[in-house]
Amino acid sequence: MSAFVGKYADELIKNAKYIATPGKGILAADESTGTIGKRLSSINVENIESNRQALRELLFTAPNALPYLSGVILFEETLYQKTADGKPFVDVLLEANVLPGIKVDKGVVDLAGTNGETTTQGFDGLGARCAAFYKAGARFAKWRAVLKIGATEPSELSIQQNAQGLARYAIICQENGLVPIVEPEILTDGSHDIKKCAYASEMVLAAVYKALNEQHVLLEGTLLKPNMVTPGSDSPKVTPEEIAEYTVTTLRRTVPAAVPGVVFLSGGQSEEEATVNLNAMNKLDVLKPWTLSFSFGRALQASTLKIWGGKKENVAAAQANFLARCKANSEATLGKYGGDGAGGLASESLYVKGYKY
Ligand SMILES: O=P(O)(O)OC[C@H]1O[C@](O)(COP(=O)(O)O)[C@@H](O)[C@@H]1O
Repeated sequence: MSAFVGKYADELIKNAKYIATPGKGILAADESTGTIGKRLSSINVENIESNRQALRELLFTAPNALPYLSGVILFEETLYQKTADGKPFVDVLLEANVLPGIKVDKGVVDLAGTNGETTTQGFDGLGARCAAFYKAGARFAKWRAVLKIGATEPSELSIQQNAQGLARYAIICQENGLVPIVEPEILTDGSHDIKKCAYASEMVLAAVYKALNEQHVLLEGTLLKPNMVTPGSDSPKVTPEEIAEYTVTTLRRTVPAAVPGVVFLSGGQSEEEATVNLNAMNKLDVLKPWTLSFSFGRALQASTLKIWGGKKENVAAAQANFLARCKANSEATLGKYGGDGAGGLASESLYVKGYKY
């Protein structure tokens, strides 16, 4: 099985490695218009372009926060937006050595004949869209596949369809100069124990890497965005050490050493939980050939969003809070987080049962 080596190979390898720099991680600010609408409505702010722009400007211009980030994932609208002073967001990020990324999937649709399992859409014109996004400054992409745990789920059909889809997306990105973030998210909904999540995660990741190999994806120029291995949301919680042990074991069994970085999604964990779990993984004394970092959406934004509340006078306080979360997660990528960001808003659960994005 040989990897595809197109004209962008060296650049893909360089950018993937840079994104995986220890001490840095990704801010996932790529909520589609519908998803960001839910976040904005939670603070009674209307889902209109100017409010979406204001939230993203708050995040991207937060003083001293960008050095803790190597990438920001954007939604298409945001890729072309500017600060209130007229500076393109892409330039704000690039000047701070933060690579702009772009969500290229178009959400999920039901897989017929399954118990609510899904596959991800967005292949129409994907190559041309990737080329245009590269021109606009994007250097990496994201595509989210969603799987679930149930009595008979994830089904073989859903595992295969989502693995093939992620691999097809990944190679199209690489042909067009974008580092693909491969995101097979297994939802936390359910009353299963951590062992069942580990088993499902192992099956899914093994299928994903088989498909990536088969489609000649250059693994050195990719990143993985998985769920952490945890008990279901209706089950008793376990310690961060247990989560770390199960998650790292699962990754060691399935993710090739050629992959430079694993950037976790937060999946409804509280901000503090996500940080502490990441920290515990990086403290584990076993061989980890990849960087373990973050690509959090909710766990980097939830408390900041609340503090902001859509009001200009709260921007500075919200930005200071965002900086604190970025710094805490940066420390967690090094296994050096001391827990000083705990308490208050950061400990509030972000889980919503049966949440539809
Ligand atoms: O449904 P959408 O709009 O694609 O959003 C899904 C969100 O989930 C993520 O993939 C992961 O986010 P969380 O860290 O909040 O789980 C984000 O990158 C993205 O914003």
